Amino acid sequence: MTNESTIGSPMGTPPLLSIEGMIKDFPGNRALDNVSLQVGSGEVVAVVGHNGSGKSTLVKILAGVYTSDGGTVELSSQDGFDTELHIIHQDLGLANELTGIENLGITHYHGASSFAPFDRKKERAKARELIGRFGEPFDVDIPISKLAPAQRSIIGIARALDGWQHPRNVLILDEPTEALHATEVRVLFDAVKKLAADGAGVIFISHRLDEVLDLADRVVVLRDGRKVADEPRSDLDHDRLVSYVTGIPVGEAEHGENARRAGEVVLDIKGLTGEILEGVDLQVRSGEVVGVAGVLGSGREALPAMIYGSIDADVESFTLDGRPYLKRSPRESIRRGTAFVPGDRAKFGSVRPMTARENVTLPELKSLTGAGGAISLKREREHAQTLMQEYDVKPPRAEQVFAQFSGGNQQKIVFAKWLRNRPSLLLLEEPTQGVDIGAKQAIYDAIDRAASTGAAVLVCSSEAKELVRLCDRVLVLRDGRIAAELAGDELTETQLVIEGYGLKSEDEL
Ligand SMILES: Nc1ncnc2c1ncn2[C@@H]1O[C@H](COP(=O)(O)OP(=O)(O)OP(=O)(O)O)[C@@H](O)[C@H]1O
Repeated sequence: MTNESTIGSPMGTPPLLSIEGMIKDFPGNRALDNVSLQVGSGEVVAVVGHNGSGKSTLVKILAGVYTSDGGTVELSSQDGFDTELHIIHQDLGLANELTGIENLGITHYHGASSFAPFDRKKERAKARELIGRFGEPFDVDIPISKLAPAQRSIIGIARALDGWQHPRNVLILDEPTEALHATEVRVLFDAVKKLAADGAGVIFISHRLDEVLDLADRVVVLRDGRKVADEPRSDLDHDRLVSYVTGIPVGEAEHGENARRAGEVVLDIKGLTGEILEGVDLQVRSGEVVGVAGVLGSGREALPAMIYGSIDADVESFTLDGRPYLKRSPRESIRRGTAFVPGDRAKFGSVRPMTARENVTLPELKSLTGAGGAISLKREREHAQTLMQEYDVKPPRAEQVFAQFSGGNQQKIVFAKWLRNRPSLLLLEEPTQGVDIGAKQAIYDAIDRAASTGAAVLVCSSEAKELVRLCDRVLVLRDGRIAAELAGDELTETQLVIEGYGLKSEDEL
């Protein structure tokens, strides 16, 4: 399927970056198998592939994090300029305990020497200018662990674009848009297109095929460590790209009508107030999937954590399964049958040094203990193995250490872990962030199953398409309040965007 004739640099110049025959072996697993890839000046090359197809491994080799087991990497050196690689990693490579200003490295402009004291005002102004390219400025003086994932992403992107001196450098974006809202994505893409127009080469790694088709000039597809396609964007459409990624022709749409019936009220909140939220009323019934939409800063990000009890909030009343629940805490929420799958799953949803088996079975040890309270290893293994298959975790090795799975596969494991518990209330934040299309379907199916077996599900997501696919109704937050509730024929992607931004009609989109 590889179309070698299309590879190369536009304008007949040598590529800025040339990777030849790249090989990377992990014990028992070849993550990259003879992968070659060129990026020319002015070109945006997207690299796509399933979770575990080798995308991050390729980036880590380019970044010098891993040494390859074969192959070469060459950067151009022309007219006295040595092309540099600038990389925005999946996890953005940020230091969570440092502030936005410190992460942006701004102290080096304004008084990093003992003779020039820090000028906080200038630092702050510079930081706000950098992040201002991506929308509303936010607090740059607090540790970035306190920021929303989207805001942390903005810091990472702003940092990579700052200090960009030479037009013919190569920028590598490793799934940068996962935590960004559509508006920020647009700003980022405009910045990337401008860099390319000025002569940069760009490698863009993403699971979002629509974005790939929007941004890329050429698309390289990896499957199980091998390059299976390398084609100009003009030769591709969505379906063709999906079939390269999955290896199977995809005809069926992802939409599935749910024959669910809403039952008793499980979650009933009145007057939820805290952070940006002001007096939000919310009800979710058993068997119902309720979505929460809203642009960055609308209050959407904090809502599930407030319900779960990991962020403080005031309420007028709060009942769970018909009983008042005022002193909330994560421990008590779990005890009362609530599961929360956070957006930042790798950080909050897992124990990284443990195996996948230990992670998936962690919340359910009680049902796996045999006579005398000992954990039955055999049962735990069988159980974990079934879950790994059910959620299409690759490789399906229950004994592999969690941290050694690719990002998307880690998310499938965390998901499997929480849904396994049969929660009565399931709180989900960006449930398919960073997950490939195959796994996305597996997660959607699991959410449908959870609801049809009686769970009340609340899904907070920045993806309008996802909310339309999953939800019975969607609450749209704007400036901390519920601006609209959409259901039935009104629940469309366009309507979600109109309500999210407070626009009057489709013409204003
Ligand atoms: N440190 C490691 N030790 C062992 N195996 C690893 C390690 N890092 C990655 N792998 C394996 O290499 C393969 C490629 O993983 P990689 O992270 O490059 O995939 P990816 O395409 O970036 O996936 P995702 O989209 O989920 O991030 C996977 O099978 C993964 O389990």
